[in-house]
Amino acid sequence: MVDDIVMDELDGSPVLEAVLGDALPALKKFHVKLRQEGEPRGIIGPRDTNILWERHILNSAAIVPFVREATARVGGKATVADIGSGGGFPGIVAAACLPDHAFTLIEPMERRVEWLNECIDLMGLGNVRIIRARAEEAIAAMNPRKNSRNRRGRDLPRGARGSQERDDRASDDASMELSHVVPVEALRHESPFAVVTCRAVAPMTKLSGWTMPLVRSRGRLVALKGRSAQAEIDKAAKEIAKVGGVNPRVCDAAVGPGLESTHVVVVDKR
Ligand SMILES: C[S@@+](CC[C@H](N)C(=O)[O-])C[C@H]1O[C@@H](n2cnc3c(N)ncnc32)[C@H](O)[C@@H]1O
Repeated sequence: MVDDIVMDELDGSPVLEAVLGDALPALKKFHVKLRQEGEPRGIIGPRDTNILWERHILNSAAIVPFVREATARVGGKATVADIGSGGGFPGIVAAACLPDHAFTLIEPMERRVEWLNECIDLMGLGNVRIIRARAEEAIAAMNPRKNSRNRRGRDLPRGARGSQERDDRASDDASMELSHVVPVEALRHESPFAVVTCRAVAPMTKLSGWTMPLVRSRGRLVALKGRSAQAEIDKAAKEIAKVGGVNPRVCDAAVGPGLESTHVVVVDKR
């Protein structure tokens, strides 16, 4: 437990209301939980406790205008998949800010899935579900025909073989009784997402293959990235094109008045 005296630099700041608006009450609950349980549960680092608003919550919220623009452009159902959500960044934060969007958090680690499930309950989010899987498994589930060789169990990531391992995971989830978790197989009957988001999951060379196959035609990848963003997309040009990505670009993303902006990599799907 973190001592109650530890404050966050932005506690009580008008910046929070200005950026987060109606999502602020739910995100205050999330902030308290992060402050009290985040470090002992391995969700945040020890030096993050008093800068949670800026480093994690406002930083995640910086993707919101990009997601809104992308779903408006593509039309239809505003569906968003957040890959490697970890403690809920950016997925939980963006879902609180965009209650009219349907979020799917794709995260393989059991203890992080438990955390995410608790956060959804605590914050009263009605627009979020969790799939405990790696991105490669989600892709295989969503494109069963493209992965027809999978039937023989070849070329699939470990854990995506419809084998005993899958059954074990399903029963793990059942025993955890996590009410917001759905099996990865649910994706078999669904269309790709309008938008895929992520932060701090992998370099673009790898990330393009883990995300773009989950994006529908004319949809977008919106990835929070550090200073290396441009170098990453330059290096990954071939990989991005191979999975139907076009016009990869780095955009400056405002975090809040008076705060340093961040970078977002945006890639359109052909
Ligand atoms: C460094 S953490 C970042 C977590 C969170 N996005 C954040 O910014 O705080 C990377 C996360 O990606 C998840 N991850 C790793 N490989 C993955 C994969 N192949 N598919 C989906 N998630 C993955 C890990 O379990 C972990 O939660």
